[in-house]
This record gives sequence, structure tokens and C-alpha cells, in this order.
Amino acid sequence: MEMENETQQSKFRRICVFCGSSQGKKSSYQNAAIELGRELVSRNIDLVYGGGSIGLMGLVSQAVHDGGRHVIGVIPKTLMPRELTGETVGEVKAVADMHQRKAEMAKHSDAFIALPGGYGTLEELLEVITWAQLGIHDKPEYVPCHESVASKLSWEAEQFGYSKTYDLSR
Ligand SMILES: C/C(=C\CNc1ncnc2c1ncn2[C@@H]1O[C@H](COP(=O)(O)O)[C@@H](O)[C@H]1O)CO
Repeated sequence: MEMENETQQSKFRRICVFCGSSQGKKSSYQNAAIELGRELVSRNIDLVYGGGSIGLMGLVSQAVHDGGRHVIGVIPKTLMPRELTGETVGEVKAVADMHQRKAEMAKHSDAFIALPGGYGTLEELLEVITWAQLGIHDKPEYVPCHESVASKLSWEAEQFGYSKTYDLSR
């Protein structure tokens, strides 16, 4: 029987979160980023992300770091002035370019979660989905099916004729 307040164990050690470099118009996006960060902490899961300190990326990484879990941020050197402001959080892996960033993020993660974001987030999500389709990896991708979490991303996905259910896990 499960005990209340018992730390939840996950089969995932590290999860990669893709999300916006801006905070978005709705406070629910920001709340979702913080909630997801805390949820990872409660399940003893470390974070892999794009390394930025701005937008939803900054919020989720700060929440995981504040909760005492390890944070790996993977960021191209050329993007640092744009996406890294102030103090860095956790371990920062500087890479040469965007392609290496995505490959590194995928290598260090057991699964992927996408929160709302712009085209960068969408691009990152679609890349790992298509890698799974090609059999390059078999790690699950998940877009939380919740209005406040998925609406921005889902709007963009709809433009590409994507499924409205957003249950992309396999
Ligand atoms: C330019 C290249 C590939 C296509 N573009 C991107 N690929 C991967 N990651 C990207 C791309 N553009 C932006 N990003 C990053 O996504 C994060 C969220 O951005 P958003 O637009 O706010 O959702 C952010 O860290 C961006 O750096 C290489 O050939």
C-alpha cells in the first residue's frame, strides 16, 4: 500500500523539458512551469533543458534547482548572451551549435516533456518525435493535456494539422 507523503519513484532519472524563452501571456503558463519543476523534484527526477535563465525555461530550472535536484542546461555559446542573464543554475554544458544542443539534451534524458513555447519549443519537440518515428530513440515524448499548459503549443501544432488530443506518449 502506498504511504501518504512518500517520495514517488519514477522509472525516469532525467527528463528533458522544452519550453518558451519567454514567459507567455497567461500566468497559467508560468504556474505550469513551476508546478512541473516541483513535480520533477517530488519524483526525484533531474532536469535537462536548454540552459536559459529567461522565460519559462528560467522558471522550471529554478524550481528544480531550488528543490535540490540536478539541473543540466545545454546551450550554444552564441546563445548565451541572449538566453542567459544573471546567475546560472546547476550544470551548464556549452555546445557549438543548435544541432549539438538537441543531440546532447536527448542523450542525457530518459523522456521529453513540452510546455508552452514558441517556434523554438515546437521545433525541439518535433525533432525528438521524428527521431522516435525513425527509431533513433525510443524515449517517450509528452505534451501535458491541460488547457493552461498546452494551449499555446497546441495552437501552433494545429497550424500543422496535428492531433487535437496531444497524447503523444507511446
Ligand atoms: C536554427 C537551427 C534550427 C532550428 N531552430 C531551432 N532549433 C532548436 N532550438 C531552437 C530553435 N530556435 C529556437 N530554439 C530554442 O528553443 C528554445 C525555446 O524557444 P521559443 O521560441 O521561445 O519556444 C530556446 O532556447 C531557443 O534557443 C539550427 O540549424
